[in-house]
Amino acid sequence: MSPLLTARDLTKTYGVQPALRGVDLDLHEGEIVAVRGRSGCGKSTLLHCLSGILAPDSGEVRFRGDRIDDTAEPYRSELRRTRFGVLLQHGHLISELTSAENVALPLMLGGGSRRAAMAAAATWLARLGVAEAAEQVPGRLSGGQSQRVALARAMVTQPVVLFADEPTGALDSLAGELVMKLLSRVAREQGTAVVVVTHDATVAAYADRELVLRDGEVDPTGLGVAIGVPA
Ligand SMILES: Nc1ncnc2c1ncn2[C@@H]1O[C@H](COP(=O)(O)OP(=O)(O)OP(=O)(O)O)[C@@H](O)[C@H]1O
Repeated sequence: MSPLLTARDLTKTYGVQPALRGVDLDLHEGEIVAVRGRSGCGKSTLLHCLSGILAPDSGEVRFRGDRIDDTAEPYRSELRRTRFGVLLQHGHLISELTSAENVALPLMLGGGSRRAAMAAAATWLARLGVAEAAEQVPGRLSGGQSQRVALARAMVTQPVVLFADEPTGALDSLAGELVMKLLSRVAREQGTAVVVVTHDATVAAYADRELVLRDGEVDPTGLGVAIGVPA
């Protein structure tokens, strides 16, 4: 089976600071890949290049065989709205909207009716065990509830790829583990491929495999995450 998403020889430099140096990745349908490595090794930069948020300086990113890195931003935004889902460390829910409205929003932005979008939101909130949060605004939710609502919002469009950047980084270990458990369960049920950036070995344990970065390069030894190994 050909990969869903491929990256070839990606490089990205901020000013004089190289963040990615020749990174390759193949992501297959339904696969969960954890991107690990020490702080500053280029994990978020890779996620941003793969999801089309950022254009690499060189190399290419393909989705279902078609290049996306050299397409115009409106095309990449559309791709993120329809095919990709994004989950960040703090969820970034809209504070003025209820949880249900937050989850319904991507469907309404895609032209769906409010009624259908709110029904889908209710289903997803229940599926992630936060039905009771539906009418609450984000300020009234715990960190773990917020992340589950944010996960519902990322999954409501049934993305082909979910990009998650430290999705449990702001949570205690129990809440973090629950979010990861739910994320991997719903991704597997939907056949969604996941790229998850994490420092945390417990989070990485939910992945099928790890990609370890070290100073912007793929570390074939995987030692770039080991304690005591100089970066
Ligand atoms: N917008 C930017 N401008 C300048 N330098 C940047 C920018 N974003 C990232 N960098 C630098 O690029 C390198 C890689 O950053 P990146 O955020 O991708 O690493 P990371 O592995 O995700 O780090 P962390 O685990 O701390 O989030 C770092 O040296 C960082 O300081």
